[in-house]
Amino acid sequence: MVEPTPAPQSPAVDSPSAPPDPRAALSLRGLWKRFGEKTAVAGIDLDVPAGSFYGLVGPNGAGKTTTLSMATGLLRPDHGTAHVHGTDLWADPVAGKARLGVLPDGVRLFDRLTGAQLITYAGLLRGMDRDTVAERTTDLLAALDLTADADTFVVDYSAGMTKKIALATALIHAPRTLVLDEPFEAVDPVSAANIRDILADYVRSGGTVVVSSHVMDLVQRMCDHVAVVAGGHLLAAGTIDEVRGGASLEDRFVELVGGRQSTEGLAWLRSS
Ligand SMILES: Nc1ncnc2c1ncn2[C@@H]1O[C@H](COP(=O)(O)OP(=O)(O)OP(=O)(O)O)[C@@H](O)[C@H]1O
Repeated sequence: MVEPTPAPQSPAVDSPSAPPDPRAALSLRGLWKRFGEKTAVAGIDLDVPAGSFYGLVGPNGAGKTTTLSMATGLLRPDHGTAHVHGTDLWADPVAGKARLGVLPDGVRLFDRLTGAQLITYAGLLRGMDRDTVAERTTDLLAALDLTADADTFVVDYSAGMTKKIALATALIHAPRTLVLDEPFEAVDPVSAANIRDILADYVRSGGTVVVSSHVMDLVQRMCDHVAVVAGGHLLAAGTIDEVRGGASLEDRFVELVGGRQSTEGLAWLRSS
């Protein structure tokens, strides 16, 4: 049996990387993160073209959330850089973050605020004037079908409603680029369709969207570019057609990532 090659424990000092692309919405170079003995992200280089709808896919534990957290200023990389529209995010986080709207995975919200208060708070934090914030809060609540729950505390929201209110806080300042970690998880199909329309419209008007997702069919239909990560490495990246190479994205994903398990070991689960 061929043993998997052990992942390197630190980045090669002289690894040749192209310089960051200043025209890209996101340009990641040599991103690297370890948690103790675990290397979560092992040197990812990725350019997200401005104006693209970019999907990031990978199996559980692949390093998607860690990569997106480092790319958006939420988690400091051990090595590597993240440029947002030409700005080095970790060197100038205020300028970099001003261009980003982020829907993080699993980060706590101020859930003792109502939905309307939480969006308002996000807008004011971004330095927007009260009238614009009020107007956009109303628009966002309506677009995400949350108007009836505007005055409910976020702690009392369902998982899908929480996802939608977090998305609203990422949109309020009309950023140039949106980075959304699993935006459709727990969201009902009608709301998901509304969110897809909002995002498609945003890309048509020149915005850039990066979404992580496990749903290949959704990524294939919605995105124009995709990157596949596994084990902290980038396995493929490009337009959807380049990456899937004539197959479905799902088949190509399984081929790249491997790991289909036999169910023989669960014989005890069969009822007869
Ligand atoms: N704070 C942490 N401390 C220790 N290990 C971590 C931490 N965050 C992530 N990891 C580990 O790093 C690896 C990558 O995790 P990450 O959350 O980035 O994966 P993911 O691709 O987003 O997974 P999923 O699709 O399941 O959400 C996993 O093995 C995870 O256990």
